[in-house]
Order: sequence, then C-alpha cells, then structure tokens
Amino acid sequence: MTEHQTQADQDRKAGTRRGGSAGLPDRPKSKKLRPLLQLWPYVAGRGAIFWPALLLLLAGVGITLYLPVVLRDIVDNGLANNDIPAINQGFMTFIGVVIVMTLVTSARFYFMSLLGERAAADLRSDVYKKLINLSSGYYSSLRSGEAVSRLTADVTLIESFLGSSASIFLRNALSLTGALIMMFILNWRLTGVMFVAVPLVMIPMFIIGTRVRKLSSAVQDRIADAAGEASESLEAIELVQAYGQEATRAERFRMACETAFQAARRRIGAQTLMSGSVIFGLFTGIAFMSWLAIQEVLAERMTSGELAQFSMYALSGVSGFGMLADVFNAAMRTSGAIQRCSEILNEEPDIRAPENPRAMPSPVTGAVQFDQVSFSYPTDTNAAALDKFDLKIKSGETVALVGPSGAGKSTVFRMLLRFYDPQSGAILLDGMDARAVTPQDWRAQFGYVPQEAALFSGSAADNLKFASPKATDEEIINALKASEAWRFLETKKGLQAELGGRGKNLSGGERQRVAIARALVRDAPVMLLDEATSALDAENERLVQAALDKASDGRTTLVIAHRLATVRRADRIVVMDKGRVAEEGDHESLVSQGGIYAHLAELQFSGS
Ligand SMILES: Nc1ncnc2c1ncn2[C@@H]1O[C@H](COP(=O)(O)OP(=O)(O)OP(=O)(O)O)[C@@H](O)[C@H]1O
Repeated sequence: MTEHQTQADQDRKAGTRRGGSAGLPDRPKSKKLRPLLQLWPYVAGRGAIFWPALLLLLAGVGITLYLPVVLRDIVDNGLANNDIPAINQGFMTFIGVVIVMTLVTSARFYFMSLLGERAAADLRSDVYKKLINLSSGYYSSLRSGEAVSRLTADVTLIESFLGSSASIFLRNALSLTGALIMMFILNWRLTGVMFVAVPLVMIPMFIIGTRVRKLSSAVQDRIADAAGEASESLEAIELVQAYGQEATRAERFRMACETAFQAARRRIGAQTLMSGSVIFGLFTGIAFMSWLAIQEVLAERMTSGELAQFSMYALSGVSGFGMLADVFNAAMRTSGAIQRCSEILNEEPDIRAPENPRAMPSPVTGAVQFDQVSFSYPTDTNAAALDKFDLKIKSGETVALVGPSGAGKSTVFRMLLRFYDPQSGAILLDGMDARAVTPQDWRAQFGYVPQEAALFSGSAADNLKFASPKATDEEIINALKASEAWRFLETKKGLQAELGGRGKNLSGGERQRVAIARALVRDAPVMLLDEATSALDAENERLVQAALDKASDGRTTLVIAHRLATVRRADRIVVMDKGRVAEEGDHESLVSQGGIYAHLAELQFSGS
C-alpha cells in the first residue's frame, strides 16, 4: 500500500515534470485523427448546447464573409461616384453587421465553451465509473498514476479541444473555404496565382514553426527538470544540510538552469528566424499580390470595390490557414487523449457476474474452503503466489495466517475478496463457488480490515456507512463501542467527528479501531483482518487487541498475524510458505516442532 502510494507520488511528480508550465498537460499524441469521432456521442447527446453552438458558428462564418461585400459596395457605389450619402449609408450597414457579428460571436463562444465543459464532465464521470469497477488485474498492468492521468490530464485536453480548438478549426476551415470560393468568383486568375504563392511563403514558415514548437517544449522540459531538482532538495532540506550537500545541490540546480538557458537560446534563434521570414514573406507576398491586383483593376477586369473585397478575403484566408496548422497539433494530442480514455471505457472487468448468478445461501454460516487453489499474478505469470493451496476453516473458527514475507498471506485475502480468480482450484463459502455468484453478493459476506487502515475524508458516521449504507446511528455507535473507538470519538464530535483526508485527524491506533468498527458494522459472516505491523504503544495495542477480539466474536475470522497476542488467541495457526500450507497447529506445538514457525516466532514475537 505504502509502496503503491510512493510510486503514485513519483509518477505524479514525473507527470508534472513532463507537463511543465505550458498550461495544458503534455501527453502523447496520436498519429490518427479518427479517434476524434468517438467524441460524437458526448457532443450530439447534448443537443440543447450543440445545435445552437453549430448554428451560431455557421452564422458567424456567413457574417464574416458578408463584411467584405459591404466594403465593396462602399467603394464601388460611394467612393467611385463621390456619393457621400451612399458612403455614410454603407458605413452604417458595416457597423450594423459588426454589431450582429459581435453578438453572434459572443453567443458562439458561450455555447462552444459550455459544450466543451459539458462533454468533459460527462466523459470524466463515465471514465471514473468504469475505473472504479475495473478489477485489480487491470490496475496491476497499468503504470500507477496512469489511471488518474487519464481522468485528469487527458480529459483536460479533450475539454480544451472541444471548448476552443474544435471551434477554431471549424470556423477557420469554413471561412477559408468560403473565402476561397468568393475569391474564385471575384477573380479566378488572381486566386490561381495565390494558390501558387501562398504555399511558397507558408512552407518555410511551417517548417521553422515546427522547430520552434519542438524547441519550446524542450525548454519547458528543462525548466521542469530544474524545478523538480529544486523541490526534491527543498523537501529534504534537513537531509541535504545534515550531509553538507548544499553546495553540490546548488551547483546541480545551476547546471539544470544553464541547460534550460541553452535550450531557450536555441528557441530564441529559431523564433528570430521565424519572425524575420514571416515579415518578409507576408509583405513581399502582399506587395506582389497588390501589384497583380492593380493590373487587374487597370485592365478593367475588376472594380476597385472588388479589389477591396478580394483583399479582405485574402487576409482572413491566410490567417485562417495559419491557425489551422496550430489546431491540427491540438487535434493530434486530443486524439491521443481520446484513445486512452476509450481504452478505459471499452475495458470489461475480468471479475464479473456469471450469466446466471446463483443466490448465496441464507444465512451464510461462514465455512471457508480453498480447494487446490493455484494462482499467479497477471504481471508475474512464472511465479505462483498460491500453489495448490488447501485450507478449510470451520464456521466461527479463528485462524491466524503467519509466514515469511511473500509467502502468499495477502494473496489469500485478495482471492477471498475475489479481486482475482484462481487459475485452477476453487474458493468456496458454505459450499458455494465464488464464481457462481455476483462479485457484490460474494463480497457482502466479508468484513475487511486492511493493514493500512485507509479511511476517507468525512465524518466517522460517513466512514462506517461506507461499509453498510443502511446502518442506523445506534448500530454505528455499537460498532464503534465494540472496537474501542467510541471513547475517543465521544470526546470529539461523536458520529459527526471529521476524520480528515485518509483519516489524518486520528492517531494510527485510532484509525485502526475505526477501521475495525467499519468492518463490524457490516455484520458479515467472515472477518478478514490484516494486522498492522507498525508498532503501537502499550495502551493502543491493548485497545486494538480488544477490538480485534470483538471483531472475531461469533464469526469465522482469518487474521494475518504479526503479534504473539493475536496468534495465541487464534483457534489454529496456519503457517504459509511459498504459496502453500507449510505447518499447522497451535503456538506451543508449532514452537516445539522447531520449523518455520519456531524460527519466525523467535524473530517476530520476541519483543511482544
Ligand atoms: N500485485 C502483484 N503483482 C504481482 N505479484 C505480486 C503482487 N502482489 C504480490 N505479488 C507476489 O505474490 C507473492 C505473494 O505475495 P503476498 O503479498 O501474498 O505475500 P505476503 O505473505 O502477504 O507478504 P507480506 O507479509 O510481505 O505482506 C510474492 O511473491 C509477491 O511478490
């Protein structure tokens, strides 16, 4: 558990490092744009936002294409004839169109952004709903932290794409197409020349632009490296000073900053080249096109108004083209994000109900049996975690599982809670095979106290209702009393006492007692207790032991035991080694056998 958290923390840090300070997270791109289509249900399913957004987008494009027509009329009808009233009238129309355009654009912005947020919220909930139902096998094959990255970073990319890039893309693609058609109608010769001239100017800019983008992300990576370096040292400042590493660490940070500076210098060089070539390309292009256009006007193949109209389309077309290139990049990244999210959405949990699930016997007495169970973890198929494991526990019996680290004790619990299914053999409860019932029905028969007493933020009552949502206040208080947790909660706010995130408002021993109460309130026939290894003071130890006693009262109990007091209370001790039962008996008989248990007891329980 702790190992997992540490790994997750590291991954989170690595994620932040990779993400840098660019605002949007930096996640792998896809090579295909096709996955974008998978967003369709999320967009179309919200018709009340989607259709207004699309109509407003089309209206906006139409208005942008109409503005140059108004300008042409001003020039041709007003300016060419020196007709002042026509000029004034023309500009009034122009302003009118601008007002409509402003309203339409603002409304479009509102609906498009809303659409992005709406779809992201829906997608996020769907991905989470799937994640929370997937089985342990899935998580063990996923890099830890990756699931959360998909839920947050990937969905953020999608959100930003739908809310802004997709709208920019559609708007510019439509404006560009519209502008080209209008230009072609106005003067096909000029348009033809532009078709040749524009790529000549754009291609070098595009190449340099790609280089600038690459260098910019390299700079961000280097800055993030430096920041990572700094935070690592500052988080462990006492260690750094205790070992006299201040100068070395400062020098390492300086080197990281220097590398970032060198990367920035390369980026600035490319940017300088880029802006130079943009200015040169753009203005020589404009000069050349203007010269050609004036030739057309002089040859009376075009009016002055049409020239003005043409120029407006050309300018908007060129800028639209530039934006498309940027948006393309965003689309590739979003496509990658969608692929990763849909991978989760398409995943089927490998632990699921059979086609015709049977009902658990009523009542369940709690007779547990492992029948020749062999199992190896999906990520480690060579080594068997359980090897033809046989164990029969009578209803109401308390069995202590002991054994060296890696013997398979926790695996026994994981199999009992059906986080995994065995590769061969069967796990039975009152004779019922775990695979014959729904996982929910099966798990409802177990109370589980993990080694790290993971609690959730919320009140004590919330934390107990987690195990039994219908429990009454009285039942909750009884469970808390039985687990010796009520005494300290009473001095706080009783059931309403806030436990803090992961129960951080409580001490280690108190957390364990609340976790035991949580298992008790479930009132299940089988209790699984994974005893904490961390040392407790004598008083807490006594209280936890008393709580454990109550927890096993009248129920079948399996306890992974680390304390002498616990093994002594058990009806039977089962010693595991290499996924098998190695020895069995009570404390005295096992010690006298002088085997694994005797050795373990000497090491482990000598201080108890
Ligand atoms: N998620 C996992 N993926 C792959 N292998 C695992 C996984 N969890 C445990 N194992 C392996 O399975 C074997 C049994 O592990 P298990 O956690 O059941 O041991 P344990 O007896 O509970 O040990 P400990 O007392 O140290 O907790 C070990 O070899 C371990 O490396």
